[in-house]
Amino acid sequence: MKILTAAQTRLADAYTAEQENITSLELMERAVKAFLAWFEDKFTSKTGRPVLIFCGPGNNGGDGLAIARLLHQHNYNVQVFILSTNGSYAPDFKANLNRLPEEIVRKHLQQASDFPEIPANALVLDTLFGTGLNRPLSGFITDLVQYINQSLATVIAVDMPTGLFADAPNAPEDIIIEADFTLSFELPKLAFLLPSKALYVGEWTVVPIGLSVKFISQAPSSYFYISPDVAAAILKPRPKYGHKGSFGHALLISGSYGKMGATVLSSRACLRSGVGLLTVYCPSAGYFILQTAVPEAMTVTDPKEQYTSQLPDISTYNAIGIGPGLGKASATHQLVKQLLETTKAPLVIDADALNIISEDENLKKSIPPDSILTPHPKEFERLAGIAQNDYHRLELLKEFCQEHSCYVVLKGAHTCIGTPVGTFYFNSTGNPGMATGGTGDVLTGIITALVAQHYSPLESCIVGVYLHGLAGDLVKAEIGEQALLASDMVSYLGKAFLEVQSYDHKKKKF
Ligand SMILES: NC(=O)C1=CN([C@@H]2O[C@H](COP(=O)(O)OP(=O)(O)OC[C@H]3O[C@@H](n4cnc5c(N)ncnc54)[C@H](O)[C@@H]3O)[C@@H](O)[C@H]2O)[C@@H](O)CC1
Ligand SMILES: [K+]
Repeated sequence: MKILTAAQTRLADAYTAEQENITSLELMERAVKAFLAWFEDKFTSKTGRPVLIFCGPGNNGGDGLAIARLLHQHNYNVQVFILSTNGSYAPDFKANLNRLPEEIVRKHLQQASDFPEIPANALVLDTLFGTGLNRPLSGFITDLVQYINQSLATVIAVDMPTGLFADAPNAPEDIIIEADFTLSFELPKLAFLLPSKALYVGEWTVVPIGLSVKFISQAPSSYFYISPDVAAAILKPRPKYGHKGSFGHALLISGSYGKMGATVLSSRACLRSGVGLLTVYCPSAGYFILQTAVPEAMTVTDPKEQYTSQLPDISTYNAIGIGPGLGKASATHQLVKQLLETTKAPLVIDADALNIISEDENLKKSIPPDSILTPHPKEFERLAGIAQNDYHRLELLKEFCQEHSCYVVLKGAHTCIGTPVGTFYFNSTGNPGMATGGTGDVLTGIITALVAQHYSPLESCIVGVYLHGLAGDLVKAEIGEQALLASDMVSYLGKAFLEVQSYDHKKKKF
């Protein structure tokens, strides 16, 4: 799924209306009906909760007025509050104000003393500003936004939380609606996918409103959201006459004393992701652990007991994963250096292997092209520098991937894949239960297995992060977030594969 800018979204709206020969007011009605279906599903009118709708002067406010009319028809107790501004009101705002049934209580807000009492059980709809925001909020509007934020009510932002830019940085001091839910139209906005914006966006959902598929497919964008169809289209069936040689031989260089668990998790995930053969290279202390815990893997040990010190023969592998639990012994540093300088097999580089590379500029320069790096934000900071904000982090990600011709899987709530051509892919699966030790090792195993099976680096990253998050979501559905373990995710990888493979492209659902 492509992510468009606010400006492109406006053009998509206009193009769609023109192509379908409908007015913008009719398109607004379509959007509002899509909102209503979501809203009624979540908050039935039977709860009797008052719905307070705060409307700005533009089309976002127009949405609010149309929503007020429809909710009133559906027996909700609706009150409308209209922002008084010096500027004019949008034509579709005026049209919807004219259509607002007389029985609906409405009030103009000019100053703080006009603000209504917001009951704790109220549902507040934020339709003050949407994608038309072109400067930070100021003056009286910030008082209103702070007043709403301080209330105990459930806040639902329509299209965008007011004050948040869809695709540009906000200043730290900007006042922004802190929504519990955001219901947005057609496509997610870039801001929804950035960690520091979660406070404002809350739980977000996108509903289709039938914007032109042609416009969206032709619109230039560097940002993509990994929807299920994308992962499903990449995953290939295993050919009937395939044998273990057809599915690649992976090498995993991993483990140090006290961290052999990382090797076990990574190896199991690799084997559960369809690799034909797996060899693990670990310190000699890991021999019995690996042979017992992962009998499907072949184990080759380093002469050193507690850490790896010598690069083994790497001539026969289709992919090499390195890093989980590796430690940073100076001999291991040499091993990493030798690997980077001599490998012909594609690399997946994680954890301490990344930390070792971060500490040596020459190593950074010798990252082979098309390698996949899987840092968490702190590891990425060590590699590429400190980001001033989420947008700056994306810039650093782009620069790093272009400079080193590599793919970086920046792990987080919406894991972001950076590519050598400057595109970004944000993951849609996963949950906070996965913020626990070992889940990164699982990801390294999955991606290494996919690369070994001859998926391209980008395909391996996209399907890898999607399956990883999906396995986490399947575990969450069984046992919740708190008890989720990385090893549970390995157990659910099979179901995650099945779910992706069962995607029905026609019906667009699993
Ligand atoms: N155009 C369409 O066909 C559709 C638009 N939709 C809605 O329309 C919204 C966009 O509407 P608009 O483009 O009218 O923009 P908004 O309603 O977001 O903002 C209205 C106007 O407020 C002014 N403004 C911007 N920042 C301000 C600030 N900080 N303080 C005070 N005034 C400010 C600008 O002049 C802006 O055009 C979307 O977010 C969505 O909710 C939906 O109804 C779907 C269809
Ligand atoms: K809004």
